[in-house]
Amino acid sequence: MGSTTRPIKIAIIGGGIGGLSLAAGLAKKTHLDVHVYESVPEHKDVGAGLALHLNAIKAMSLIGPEVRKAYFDKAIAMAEEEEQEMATEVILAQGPHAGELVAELGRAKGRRSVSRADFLAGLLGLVPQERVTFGKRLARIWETRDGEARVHVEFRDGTQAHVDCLLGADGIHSIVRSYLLGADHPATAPKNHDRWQVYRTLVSADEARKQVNEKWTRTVPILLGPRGHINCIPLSKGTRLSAGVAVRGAALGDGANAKPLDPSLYSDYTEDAQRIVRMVAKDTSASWSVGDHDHAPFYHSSHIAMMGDAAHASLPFAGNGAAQALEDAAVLDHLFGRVRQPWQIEAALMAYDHVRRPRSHAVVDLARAFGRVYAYAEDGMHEDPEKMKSFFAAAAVFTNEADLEKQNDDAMEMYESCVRGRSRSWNRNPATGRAV
Ligand SMILES: Cc1cc2nc3c(=O)[nH]c(=O)nc-3n(C[C@H](O)[C@H](O)[C@H](O)COP(=O)(O)OP(=O)(O)OC[C@H]3O[C@@H](n4cnc5c(N)ncnc54)[C@H](O)[C@@H]3O)c2cc1C
Repeated sequence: MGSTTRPIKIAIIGGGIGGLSLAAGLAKKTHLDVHVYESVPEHKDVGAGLALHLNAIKAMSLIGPEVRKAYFDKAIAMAEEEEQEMATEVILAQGPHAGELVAELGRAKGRRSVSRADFLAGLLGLVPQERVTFGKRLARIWETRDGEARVHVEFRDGTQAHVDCLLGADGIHSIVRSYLLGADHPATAPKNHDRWQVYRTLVSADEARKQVNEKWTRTVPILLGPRGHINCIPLSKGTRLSAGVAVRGAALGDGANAKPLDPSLYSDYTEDAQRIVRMVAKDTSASWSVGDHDHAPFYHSSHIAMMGDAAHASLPFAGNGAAQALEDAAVLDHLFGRVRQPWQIEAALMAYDHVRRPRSHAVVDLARAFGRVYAYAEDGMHEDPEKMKSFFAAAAVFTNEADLEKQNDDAMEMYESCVRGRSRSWNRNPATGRAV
């Protein structure tokens, strides 16, 4: 438990939304020496978009106003009119209640979406250039107890880094997760329990208006039914439309290996929904299967932790995966503001695990439940739209309206209590993942 005045060395593996937002916060703290290692040579624009909910915005504000600004500088109003009020409208598209609106999620004035590539560029601009290295793919991790650095990493190019703390923000196929849980642990690899296959197309709004009811090019509908739910997101001030169909229980495949979307299976859906399906089915270029993580029994061990999709990848249906990565970053940023000595790292990671694991696991479960509800697979719910309305209302309160200041405070309280009891053993019970 020696003392030191040198900066604490932290390596973040992965420069996605989680890794870069955390680095933006940690790089401001002069008692820390943080470096991000990202595997790709550069982030490419693949046309992917994100719509962040209120909890994501709150988490960014907690890390710093400049992080929130990076988002708002890059995010573009979904609608043609900047201040138009908009919500994600969840509507039944099949069955006796077809056409009924069951939820309006995230209603807000001037609702925005952001190109993932633009948002990453904004976050990157907040991290000093010399603290990020692209083209570094983590290949190996090991730990030692003697000497200054405790955690060692080797990249695929053979170079190494030696640090006090390793934070894995390396996405759904995380090497850090595999190291922490073990490659053979049942929760290590992502799974697609419900066999979800997603089909998507990106078209100009002018083209979309020729093919589908033009009202769906101005709103954010999710049209539900048992053989897939359909959604549309206007992008870039209403000039482009992203439309997709997600099918549960599908034959799985990616890209050219995917089974084509068959519009004839949707003949009992509303006419509007069928027209969107036909438009999506024309584009055979973008289809993939999606998965999530079974719950990890712990997010940290000693001086290593995982965050974001590496820790709790979820199905995309609750629209909260990036938000959860940002919540992780907000808590870690808050805790590392206090860490002055290497021996305090474990207390910080334990406190992070303690507050973030239950909530992020609940979001993974919720995203699965969204999928079942969207597919009419949740017992009797589609027959009772009132039950559906209550489900969505409760989910929105849980995800979007969470008290994130309290989450940070709870983590800090646990950290302080661990540090005060510095003589206690910080071993973890391997069965429960909890500190003992
Ligand atoms: C179709 C779809 C739509 C979505 N829509 C939304 C939405 O609207 N709102 C929302 O909140 N969330 C949404 N999500 C979820 C969101 O995209 C993710 O939860 C979020 O990107 C997770 O961020 P991350 O930084 O943890 O991981 P990632 O974004 O996956 O970043 C991980 C980074 O690590 C790098 N990396 C991987 N392996 C290594 C290695 N070995 N060495 C070094 N670097 C490595 C990768 O190149 C990558 O840059 C959506 C997801 C999908 C699939």
